[in-house]
Amino acid sequence: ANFKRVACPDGVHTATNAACCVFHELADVLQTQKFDNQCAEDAHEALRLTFHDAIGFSFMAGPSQGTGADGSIMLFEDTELLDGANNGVDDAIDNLRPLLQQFPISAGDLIQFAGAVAVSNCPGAPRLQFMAGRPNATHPAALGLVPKPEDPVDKIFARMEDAGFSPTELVSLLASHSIARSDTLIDNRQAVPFDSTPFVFDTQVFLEILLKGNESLPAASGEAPAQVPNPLAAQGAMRLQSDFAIAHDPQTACFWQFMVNNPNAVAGGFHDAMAKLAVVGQDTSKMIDCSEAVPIPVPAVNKPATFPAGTGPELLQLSCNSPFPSLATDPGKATTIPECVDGDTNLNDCPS
Ligand code: HEM
Ligand SMILES: [Ca+2]
Ligand SMILES: [Ca+2]
Ligand SMILES: [Mn+2]
Repeated sequence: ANFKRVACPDGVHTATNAACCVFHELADVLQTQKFDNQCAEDAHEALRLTFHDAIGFSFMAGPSQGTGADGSIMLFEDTELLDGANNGVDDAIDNLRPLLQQFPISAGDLIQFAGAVAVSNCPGAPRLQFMAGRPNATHPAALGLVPKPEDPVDKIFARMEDAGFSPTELVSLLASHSIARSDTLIDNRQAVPFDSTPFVFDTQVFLEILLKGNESLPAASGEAPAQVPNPLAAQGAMRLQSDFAIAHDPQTACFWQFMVNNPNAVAGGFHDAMAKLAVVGQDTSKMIDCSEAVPIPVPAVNKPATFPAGTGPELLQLSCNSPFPSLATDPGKATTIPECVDGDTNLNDCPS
């Protein structure tokens, strides 16, 4: 083994490869100036951006349609944001773009590295791999390559397959929706959470999507017609139609169910699928492993999955007949979903 580390020009860091020095510096700047070391809104949006850049790739149509994790969504923002599936990713682009002036790196490297650093702030998340060396995109991705929540599930599976991902790898990637909130789908509402713990990378999203919803609530575009159960709806939660369909599709239902209360499978699957996502369309033989620059994640909360207060096993709607784990129910009449990472329940009071 080679234990020799090089001193970085900033006089602060050392690295196994001089090419990684810039990412050690960038990690510090991201954490102090962009994410505040938190698994909050800006971290969530940075993670989402990794997907929307990388998925602009098609084995069938070839590189003219996009070269994957190449920074195209930032470099050709005006074109790619014409695709409605990219609604809202401008926040992450605006937040990160100034760093291209500050660091000699490509847009693709910036996006994937920022996503990996962001995830390290989320309790329960794995430490993601980071490979450096994506060339800048020379053209935008074609419109229509990013899955939409209202797409039929077979169309979503086909789209993912065309970028190199199996249906179960997609399930692994959807652990991301455990730290996710929608700003665009419901009129006049922001930060509508997909699970009851939007600041914790846990298995709650896999459980909560299996709870029978209130079918009488009118659904927004892309929201599942069978919405979340009332105790979660009262807290303003929602579920994507695509997440609901994937949870119940014969190809994925058993794997989805297997994720419930299985944090190791969720974190391991997410780690591996994100490692693939981060290099879609890229020649990894020309890249340098700078994973060492990704911060070690904050410790997990280690709380088992629970039925949110006001729900329970009677609401389970299962499409796989493997045995379901026995889980406790949180005490109380209704759950409380924090709106800020510090636990505050008023979005206006969140630390900025
Ligand atoms: C079938 C595939 C997917 C669909 C249809 C989908 C759709 C969506 C939608 C509609 C939103 C809400 C955006 C908004 O209104 O602000 C969202 C949020 C999010 N998605 Fe996905 N998504 C998919 C896969 C993924 C994957 C693979 C990742 C992994 C990186 C991901 C990460 C996120 C994150 C982190 C958010 C939360 C952003 C925030 O809280 O601001 N999604 N997704
Ligand atoms: Ca791209
Ligand atoms: Ca969560
Ligand atoms: Mn958001």
